[in-house]
Amino acid sequence: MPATKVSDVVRIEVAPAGDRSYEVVLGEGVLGELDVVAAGRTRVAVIHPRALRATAMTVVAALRAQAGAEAHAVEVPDGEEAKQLRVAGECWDTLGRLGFTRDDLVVGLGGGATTDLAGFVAAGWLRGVDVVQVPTTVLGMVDAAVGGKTGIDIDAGKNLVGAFHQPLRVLCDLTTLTTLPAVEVQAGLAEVVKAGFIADPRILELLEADPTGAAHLPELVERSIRVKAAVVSGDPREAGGREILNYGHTLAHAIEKIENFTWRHGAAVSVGMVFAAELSRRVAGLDDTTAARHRELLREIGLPVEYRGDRWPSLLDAMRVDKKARGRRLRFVVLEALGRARSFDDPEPEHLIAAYRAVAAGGAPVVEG
Ligand SMILES: NC(=O)c1ccc[n+]([C@@H]2O[C@H](COP(=O)([O-])OP(=O)(O)OC[C@H]3O[C@@H](n4cnc5c(N)ncnc54)[C@H](O)[C@@H]3O)[C@@H](O)[C@H]2O)c1
Ligand SMILES: O=C(O)C(=O)C[C@@H](O)[C@H](O)[C@H](O)COP(=O)(O)O
Ligand SMILES: [Zn+2]
Repeated sequence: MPATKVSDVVRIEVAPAGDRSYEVVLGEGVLGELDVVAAGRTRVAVIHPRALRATAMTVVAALRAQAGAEAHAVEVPDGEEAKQLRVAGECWDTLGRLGFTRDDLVVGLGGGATTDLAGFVAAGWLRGVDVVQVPTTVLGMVDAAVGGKTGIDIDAGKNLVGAFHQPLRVLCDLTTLTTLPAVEVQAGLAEVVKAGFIADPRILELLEADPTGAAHLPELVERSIRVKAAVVSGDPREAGGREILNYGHTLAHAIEKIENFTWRHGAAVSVGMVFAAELSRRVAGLDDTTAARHRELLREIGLPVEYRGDRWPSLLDAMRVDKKARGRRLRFVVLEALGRARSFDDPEPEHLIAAYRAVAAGGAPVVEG
């Protein structure tokens, strides 16, 4: 990982094998580039959450004035509420009313939930129209908006319906983060920590020096994007290597499902990584110090590192519909060492239970059967 410091604007190339490459642009004010990307489009739909209504209005006005497009704001619910089939359906109805054609453009302006939804809407409309992602949360910038995974939640589980649909460009404007509540910054830092453990340990040092992330935010965001860009370039459709980005996510998605998607994704990933680290210690030879470093750092950041002990049986059920599972086999991402992640199939039940004990609040996990 290069020791570059973010100067003004950083451009990171994502080159997915078998697909066109695109840039992730990071810096202050880069949202202005949207007018250039949208030039020549007849219609642009800016999908945004309520919280970003004012920003969306400004963006739409600029697209009309600078890009000469028929631009429209399409408001969706805040956060995870937007990742529903009903909301996607409403967006498609809107595109229908606007007469959206194959060379029109969707823009996803918001956090990861919005960019996941907007990407899915773009992937489905006329079997695929262009999408530009404009993430406005730390999590969206470092992870969700990059790499073309799009989707929605259903009752059966998190992100179970979706498509791979790479964006045309990703514009990460750091000035949009000024309105982001601290708790959302913390949630985003969970994915930053993930990038640190799986690929770039310098990230961990920067966060240990300042667990708020504030002192090094541009560098943390840049480093995390570089990790994601490298991984998805090598394996855009998760045929293998991309699975490492799911570190901590098998348990995290199960928690999110059980909590009816009311937990922040980053908070669930935090618990999931403490669990995955303990599993890694038991089945993949991860050293004790690196395993313990997960809990210490995540706690310092202010993220949760525990979940209900009595929920183990339902968590286990939920993990069986994880996308990495094959047949009756569960699959987890584990660390062999700092910066060395891989998949691991079918851990012995006693290892899973022991790993869950590391995060189970209120004592030992309840085990059925
Ligand atoms: N596709 C992927 O590769 C990928 C990767 C990681 C996470 N995700 C998904 O991302 C989602 C989580 O994203 P998130 O953490 O960004 O949360 P989010 O999208 O739910 O946003 C959190 C809250 O902040 C608000 N918000 C967004 N930007 C704001 C701003 N600048 N100022 C004030 N409020 C703002 C939102 O409206 C929402 O209420 C989850 O659904 C997760 O599954 C996807
Ligand atoms: O991009 C990926 O690949 C990831 O796994 C990134 C994760 O942080 C993200 O939460 C993703 O949406 C999870 O994907 P899923 O396929 O497990 O739903
Ligand atoms: Zn995630």
